[in-house]
Amino acid sequence: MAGQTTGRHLFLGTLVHSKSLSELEFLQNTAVCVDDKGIIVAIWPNYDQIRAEKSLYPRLGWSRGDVTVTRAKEGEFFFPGFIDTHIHASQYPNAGIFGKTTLLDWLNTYTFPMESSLSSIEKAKTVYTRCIQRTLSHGTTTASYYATISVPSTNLLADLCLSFGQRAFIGRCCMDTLSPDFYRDESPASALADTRATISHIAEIDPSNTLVTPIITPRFAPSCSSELMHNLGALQKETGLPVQTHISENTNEIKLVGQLFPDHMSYTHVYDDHGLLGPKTILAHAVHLSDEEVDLIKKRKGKISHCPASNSAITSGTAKVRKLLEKGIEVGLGTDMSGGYSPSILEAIRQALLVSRHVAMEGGDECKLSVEEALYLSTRGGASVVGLEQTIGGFEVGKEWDAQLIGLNQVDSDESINARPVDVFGWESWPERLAKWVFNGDDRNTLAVWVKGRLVHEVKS
Ligand SMILES: Nc1nc2[nH]cnc2c(=O)[nH]1
Ligand SMILES: [Zn+2]
Repeated sequence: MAGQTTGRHLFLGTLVHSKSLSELEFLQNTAVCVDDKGIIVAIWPNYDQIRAEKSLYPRLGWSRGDVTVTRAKEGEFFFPGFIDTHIHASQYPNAGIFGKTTLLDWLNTYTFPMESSLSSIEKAKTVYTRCIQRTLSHGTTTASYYATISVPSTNLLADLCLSFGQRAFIGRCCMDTLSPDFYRDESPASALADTRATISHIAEIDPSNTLVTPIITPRFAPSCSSELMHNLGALQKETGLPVQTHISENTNEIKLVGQLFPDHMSYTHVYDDHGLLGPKTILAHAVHLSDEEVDLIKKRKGKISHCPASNSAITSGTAKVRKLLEKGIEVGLGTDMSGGYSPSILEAIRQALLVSRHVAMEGGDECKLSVEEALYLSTRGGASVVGLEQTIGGFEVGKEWDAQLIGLNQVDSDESINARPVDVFGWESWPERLAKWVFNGDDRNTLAVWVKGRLVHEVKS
């Protein structure tokens, strides 16, 4: 439950996190003290357990018996938890199922029927439980979720995130137009009332949003009437809550927006003109934005979720991430499962790296992202996108301990070859080990995961 005490922790060993967009920092033989609220209260390089117990515990008023000690073994390292800035929990059963579709037929063929079926609370419980367990096992400590239009099942997603301990933004999906009869909001007023119902539910279960926060979620402009978007814009102003939606993902979608909203200058202006574009807005995809739209997003301090696996899978296009970063727009990574086929942010990192190389084939070498940059996007970048840059994304005193313990396969160890991918021979530098993890690793390398100091996933050895 929210605010649940997690006990005091001492973490020992190597820590890796982003120092800047282009630079990783490697902190070796480091001691990290995390208090019972999950907050980092001390970080000391060159400390072993005995030294920590002798000199750190007295300063913190801790005694040995109260502290859980976790040690990263030789070659293992702690890394900040991944932040998935755009994921549809309600589409998890469809991960990998998309055939040759593109966005608009994909929605009708696979997505709306699946989401609609989660009005069954039993089915929603099965799907959401598995989605949370699966994403935690891949190191996702924070997720910005789309649920469905159903209030009870959206509220259940919030309950489950809280009980499994995943930090989450929970969006009841709003869609009152151009959607199938079996899956649409009855009216702009009912969509607003239902959104408020989820906001109230979350205020009851986690009043200070220690873990779970509501997020206003107009599905995308084509499935929202102008009245609904005005209502949601006003709701954002009233509550100060974040907003998430999709933008400029697919060329047919953009044409449709032009036909549906002829009085607005662009897709981005549609959201802006309805009060939905601001510093707390997460825009997923942003594949085909014009320069004017990029400028407007920058001016409004809007954030972008880059979803490379999805953009390739449902053939949407290649987002120009370097251009967004050069403009100074905050960018994070999203799986966009199940437009994206995988619940793993490590896979999103890989795909971001590969897609940037495709962009570079036309746009020049400067379009390529480095491993360091993609890792930044998955942690500190994501934290800025969800407005938690003071709380998560890296290891500093005052931040919360959202972390994963990563283990690679030391070839001279007794580990079975099947236990973990990524063979380390011992001569690799730390940056090389990180690159090997990024390109060849998976959830078998994610040995343990903590959110706010609470152990939320562990590989049993
Ligand atoms: N990728 C993706 N794009 C969308 N646009 C509107 N709805 C969706 C969705 O569920 N997934
Ligand atoms: Zn999406």
